[in-house]
Amino acid sequence: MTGSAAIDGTPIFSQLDLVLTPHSWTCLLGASGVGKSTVLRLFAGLAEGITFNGSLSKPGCVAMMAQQDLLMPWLSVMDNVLLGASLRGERADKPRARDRLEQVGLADHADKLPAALSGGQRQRVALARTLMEDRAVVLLDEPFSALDALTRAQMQELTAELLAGRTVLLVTHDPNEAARLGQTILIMTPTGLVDIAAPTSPIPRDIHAADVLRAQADLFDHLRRPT
Ligand SMILES: Nc1ncnc2c1ncn2[C@@H]1O[C@H](COP(=O)(O)OP(=O)(O)OP(=O)(O)O)[C@@H](O)[C@H]1O
Repeated sequence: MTGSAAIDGTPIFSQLDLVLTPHSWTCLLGASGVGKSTVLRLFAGLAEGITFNGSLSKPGCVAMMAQQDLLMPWLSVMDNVLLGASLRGERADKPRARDRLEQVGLADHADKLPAALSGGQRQRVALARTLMEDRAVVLLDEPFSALDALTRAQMQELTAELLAGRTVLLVTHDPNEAARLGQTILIMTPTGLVDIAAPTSPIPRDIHAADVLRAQADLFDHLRRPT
């Protein structure tokens, strides 16, 4: 993606130059409101209301997990996980959906409605739904933000395992998450992207690994003084 974007005539970003490395995780951080979700929406082709000037290679069919869980309130947890197949008129792969629910720790909640779940449980249903999809490109907008620290670490590891080999763009506010999962780490600022040296060890990296702690500290310093 190279170009600028505006919403309702208000500039969101200008001359952004973002290349996703295939088969690898790119983590995108940056201050609230800088335009990270707008970038994801453009890549996903959900650009309603956004005016984009520039060139954009759309990655084809993507899986996307938005910041809001977007669960259908009238569908059970299981049917929410099967929603993609249902909307495409495909056969429901219930064993795979049960596996995903088991993996996110919600096997016992399959028959409940979303209203009966906590915020973190709802976010894990949305994660399970995203991980149901078999897509080469996956866009994740703060997918672990509502989770407690331990569950967050477990879901990071699960997601890295299930999306191995995919091209992933992860928006996060968490420097530790970016240091664990990022193979490219970028900070979005009003004047463009800042490339932060990512650890080179395989992902998901150990939370306590020296290279993770170094990258996390480096990122935190850049977020404080992005220029
Ligand atoms: N529907 C909309 N109408 C008008 N302005 C919008 C709309 N959606 C987003 N914006 C504006 O676009 C800018 C970028 O929003 P975006 O959601 O992309 O930021 P973000 O970096 O993802 O923020 P956050 O980290 O808080 O999620 C913000 O200033 C926001 O106010």
